[in-house]
Amino acid sequence: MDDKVKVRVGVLGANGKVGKAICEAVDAAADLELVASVDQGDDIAAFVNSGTEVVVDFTHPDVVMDNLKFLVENGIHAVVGTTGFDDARLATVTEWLDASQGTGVLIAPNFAIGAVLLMRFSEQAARFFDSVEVIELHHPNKADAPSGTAYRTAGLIAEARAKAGVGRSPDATTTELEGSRGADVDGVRVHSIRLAGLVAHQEVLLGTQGETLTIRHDSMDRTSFAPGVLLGVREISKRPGLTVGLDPLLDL
Ligand SMILES: NC(=O)C1=CN([C@@H]2O[C@H](COP(=O)(O)OP(=O)(O)OC[C@H]3O[C@@H](n4cnc5c(N)ncnc54)[C@H](OP(=O)(O)O)[C@@H]3O)[C@@H](O)[C@H]2O)C=CC1
Ligand SMILES: O=C(O)C1=N[C@H](C(=O)O)C[C@H](O)C1
Repeated sequence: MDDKVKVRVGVLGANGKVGKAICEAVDAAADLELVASVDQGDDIAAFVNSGTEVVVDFTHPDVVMDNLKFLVENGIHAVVGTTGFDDARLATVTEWLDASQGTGVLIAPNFAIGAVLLMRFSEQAARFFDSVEVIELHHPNKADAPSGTAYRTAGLIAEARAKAGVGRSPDATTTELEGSRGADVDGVRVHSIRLAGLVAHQEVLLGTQGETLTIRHDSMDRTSFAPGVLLGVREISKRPGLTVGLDPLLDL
């Protein structure tokens, strides 16, 4: 393929666990060119100097907003896997994008196709069951709890149940050791496991009279995030403004 038509891609967090997998995937893609890799201590201006068109960010919730501000101000599209986005952060990013000239930002809590489908299936199932709880299981080096995926899943479940007029899951607990019932995310209980040997896993447990349904997804390694990220890289320039989640890019 002619070099001129390759999308010029940069990676932020390039030495990290996911960043490394993304650099390899970009290198292996005939239509993409890795033109800048930035990690802790490097100068983010490298993206401007190298003419980067799209930056992929897998860094840390504490730094991702500064990164995004810089990218939007410089008209560079962004595909963001870093977690930590609540409604307030998303609103801030939208404000920045409103003032930009057609820059696109995709923020997705999980780029693995199976995890995207898990979120969709959970949303669809949520109104049919009295009870629903989420368990997310990750490697012990993860900084945030609950995971971005669990946070988003619980939000989607809560929204679907509210729309259908389904109340909170029944729970007679009156005495508890703090934390034993997990975190309350929009009225949905979310439990976080951190265990050596794991990568990224999630279960959504639903129950009603005489039956339960368990929906589970497992990322066995970090290459699972690459196809979704590359899809975002190829599509984001056609989607000015903020896109949340991979769903619209998959026609879901
Ligand atoms: N959406 C998705 O599909 C997925 C999202 N994630 C999320 O992505 C993020 C990263 O995960 P992971 O790769 O496991 O984490 P790692 O800690 O392995 O990698 C993060 C990398 O970013 C670097 N870094 C930190 N601050 C900066 C900065 N200001 N500029 C440039 N680089 C920086 C870190 O350097 P140092 O170590 O020196 O601080 C590190 O090399 C997390 O929020 C995680 O939850 C993870 C998997 C999938
Ligand atoms: O930190 C991780 O590893 C992951 N983070 C994302 C999250 O918080 O949901 C996505 C995936 O679960 C892996």
